[in-house]
This record gives sequence, structure tokens and C-alpha cells, in this order.
Amino acid sequence: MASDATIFTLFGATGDLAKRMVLPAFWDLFTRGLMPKRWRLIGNGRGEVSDEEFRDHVRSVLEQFGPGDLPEGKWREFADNLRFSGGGFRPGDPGTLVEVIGTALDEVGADANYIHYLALPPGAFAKITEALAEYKLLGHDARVVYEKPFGTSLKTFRELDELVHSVMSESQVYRIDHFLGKEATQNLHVLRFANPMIGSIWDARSVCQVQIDVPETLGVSDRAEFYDANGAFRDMIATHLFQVAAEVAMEPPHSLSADDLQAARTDVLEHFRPLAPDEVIFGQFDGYRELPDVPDDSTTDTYAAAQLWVDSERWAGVPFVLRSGKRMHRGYQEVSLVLRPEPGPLSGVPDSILRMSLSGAGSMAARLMVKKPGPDLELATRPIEINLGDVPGTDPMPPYVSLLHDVIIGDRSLFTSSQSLERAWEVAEPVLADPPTPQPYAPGSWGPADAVELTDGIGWVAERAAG
Ligand SMILES: NC(=O)C1=CN([C@@H]2O[C@H](COP(=O)(O)OP(=O)(O)OC[C@H]3O[C@@H](n4cnc5c(N)ncnc54)[C@H](OP(=O)(O)O)[C@@H]3O)[C@@H](O)[C@H]2O)C=CC1
Ligand SMILES: O=C1O[C@H](COP(=O)(O)O)[C@@H](O)[C@H](O)[C@H]1O
Repeated sequence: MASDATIFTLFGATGDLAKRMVLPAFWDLFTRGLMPKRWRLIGNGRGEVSDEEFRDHVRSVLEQFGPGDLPEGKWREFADNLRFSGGGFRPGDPGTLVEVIGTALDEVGADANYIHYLALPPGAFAKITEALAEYKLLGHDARVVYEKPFGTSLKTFRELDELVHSVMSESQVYRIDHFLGKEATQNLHVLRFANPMIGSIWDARSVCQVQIDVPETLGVSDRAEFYDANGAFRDMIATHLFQVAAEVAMEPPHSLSADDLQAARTDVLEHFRPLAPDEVIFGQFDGYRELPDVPDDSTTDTYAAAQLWVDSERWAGVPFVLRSGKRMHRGYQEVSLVLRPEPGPLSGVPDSILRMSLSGAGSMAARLMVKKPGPDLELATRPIEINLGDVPGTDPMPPYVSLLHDVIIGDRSLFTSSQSLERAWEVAEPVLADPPTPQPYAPGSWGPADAVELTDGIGWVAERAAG
């Protein structure tokens, strides 16, 4: 950025995402010394909240979702930069935001850059975008961060995309998909492109199925209104899991630069076949309809599983099986490559699977078949596991910290392109147009039993390992 001063505006500052992820990310960058020299963080919302009330909110959020106890001096320094602008922000009515930004400019310098972060439900993006243009808040080298989902269907994606491009250039737009910001997702490139032993098995000759499995034990009670309008398929499958599938399926990019990585993801998404509704299963956990803010006849999916086909030469005939759901038996985030049996005298040996966890710093695990030392040819399996957090000198950055830092330094490599999202919505469209009826499942279970059929008899491999 041209200036060493930045004014951040956080729309939806008292919402769920802000409290769990975004506000702790600001604190993390601050304590690492990675914030701009001079800055202000202006929370925005439709209610009336004083600066002091906002600071109290941020403090309690950091105590709950951040580091816990805050060193008093450091907290004071951080808190001095926090402001709140209430009354909402929409075309024709900017609430107090323009005035609060004006004061912040006086305080940190008129040359400050703007970063606007929309931590809002997708239905609110268009009005805020229009208002940013109307109130001339897209100057000052402004960068605008949109949460996912960017649009909720092909139609609404196109409308939003057109609006955004009518008021700002693509280089100003940062569409977040925080699964791309995970350390372990980034490590997929390194594992594959730097290690011939892994890179050489990365195709249909060696792999018979790819599973991307993200069950969650978490429910939705804090954000039922948002969730009921979106459901698991939009919230996880058509967004995060498609992007992870693109990371796995991409052809080697020319380099790991922002443009080349974005282009590789976009290119492979073009090969994603639009989903067939009969290869998708939706579920809804028992008791969901009794939650406050959920209509008692809601047909929203709290679980979705799908078979995705990637019609590229590399992946011809290999199903990518994707699954995610709320209130499930265990929570994990795993990519598994199920390998074909090795032809030859031991070709019956099952379970050759390379599993990569996307949680935390990430890990990789496999089981090898070995001869049990001894007089007979007896076989045994032995695990091999690498935890990336054990690599000496690691300092993993949580995804929101890493992505917020990328916005500050202007690195767009881990953000989604407009073209790739358009394709993602095209792939999702047949299911959105003709959604399967959700099957009920018990909270704490593994979801609808029928979904196992999507794995073509293999079963959910990470689930087996999780027990
Ligand atoms: N929560 C999570 O774990 C994650 C969420 N996300 C994404 O983040 C975004 C926000 O999610 P989340 O924080 O959970 O949602 P919330 O339902 O908590 O909404 C966030 C805030 O948006 C404001 N808001 C709600 N509706 C409107 C509206 N129609 N117009 C203007 N403002 C509105 C509210 O603030 P106020 O009332 O103060 O105006 C609310 O507190 C979503 O796009 C979601 O997909 C992404 C990753 C994880
Ligand atoms: O975007 C979302 O992601 C979270 C899962 O995030 P993670 O930080 O646990 O990887 C999910 O719970 C939420 O429903 C969804 O909106």
C-alpha cells in the first residue's frame, strides 16, 4: 500500500464470524507487529454502540476466542485504535460511518488507505457495495474483502459480480475462502510439487477416489438465521470444498505466484462437471427445526454429500466425494487419496490411502504394508505420520490471520477469482434448482446412512480412522 496508515472498516463487527475469527485475527497481527504503523479499526453495525461498548465487546471476544488473558498495556494500546460507527450503512443513509472515517483520517493521516471487510451475510453485500461507491469510500487505494458465499446462486453471483465490477477494479476485490488460507491447504502444493514420490501418484492411474470430508460437531444456534437461509451445501460444499477440490485437482501452475495459482484453480474448475442431483444427499439433524430463528417447516440442509467429477485428462473416471455436516459424531477436515491396488503378487492388499488433514498446522498420514520380520511371509500395516506443527521453528498462522495479512500487503494469491466462482455456481446450479429432500439424522451420528453409497463401496476413510 502506498501509505503506512490504514483505516479498516469491519461491517458486521458484532456478528459471529467477527467474534470467532476476524477480531482475533486483528489482535494476532497486532501482537506479531504486522499491523500498519498507524491504523484504526472501525466496527460497523445497524445498532447504536459506543466506542467504549465496542472495546468491551472486543475484549470479551478476545478473552473467549483469542488468547484469553490480555496483557493490560498491550490491550490498552490496541483498544486505543478501536472505534464504532452505528446506524448501519446503506445507499441514502450512511449512518455515522462517513463522519467516523473522517475523524480517523484526521487522527492517522489523510493519506491513509482503506480496507473494508464485509463480515456479513451474503444478502447484505450489494447494498454495502453501492453505499461504498455512493459515499466515495472506494478511493484511498481501497481494498474490499468479501466473505463467502459471494452470491448464493449463479444468478445472484452474476448480479453481485456486475455491481462490484461497475464500482471498483478486480484488483481491489478480495473474496475470502478461508480454506485456501489454511496452512495445510497451502502445503498441498508443496507436498505434491516438491516431492516426486507424491507428485507421481497424483492422477487417475494411481488414485481411484478422492474424498474431501469435513464433518463438524458444532451446531448453528448462534447464527441460525444466516444458516437457515444458506444450508450446508452453500455454506461448505459449493464454497470451501469446491475450492479444496480445485487445489487437489489443479494442473501444476507455472509458479506459486498469485496470478498463476489463481489461474490454475480457475482452469481446473472449468473441468468440474455440473453436479447431478441424484449424486447428492442432503440431511437435516433432528431438533434443527426447534432452534430459535428456524421455521418449524424448514427444509434447509445441515448436511450435504456429493460426488463431483473432474473431466480433465488427469482425473478421468475418478470421483471426488465431498461431505460436510453439522452436529456430527466427530469433527475433522481431511483430504484422502484412495490409491489403486498395486498389480502383482500382493495386489489384494487393501487400504492404501494418503490422508492429509487441513486442521491446524496440518498433517499427513498413510499406512504401509510391510513383512513382519520372522520366518514366514506374514504381512502387517505400519502407520507413517507427519505433523507439520512438529517441523522445527514453525509459527503457523491461523487462516484468518494469514489472509488478513495478505490483504494488508496486497497478495491476492489465496483469494478466489470472479471466473472461478462463476464456474463454481454453474457446477452447483443443478442441485440448487432441484435440491434433494434432506434425510433426518440423529445429532452425534455420522449423518444419513445412504450417503455411504456415494463412496462406491469404499466407505468414508477418514471416518474409519477417527473411530
Ligand atoms: N460464522 C462463521 O463461523 C463463519 C462465517 N463465514 C461467513 O461470514 C459471513 C457472516 O457470517 P456470520 O458472522 O456468521 O453471520 P451473522 O448472522 O452473525 O451476521 C453478521 C452481522 O451482520 C449484520 N447483518 C445481518 N443481516 C444484515 C443485513 N441484512 N444487512 C446488514 N447487516 C446485516 C449483523 O450485524 P448488526 O445487527 O450489528 O448490523 C450481524 O451481526 C457470512 O457470509 C458467512 O458465510 C465464513 C466463515 C466462518
Ligand atoms: O465458513 C465456514 O467455515 C466454518 C468452518 O471453519 P473452520 O475454521 O473450522 O475451518 C463452518 O463451521 C461454518 O459453518 C462456515 O460458514
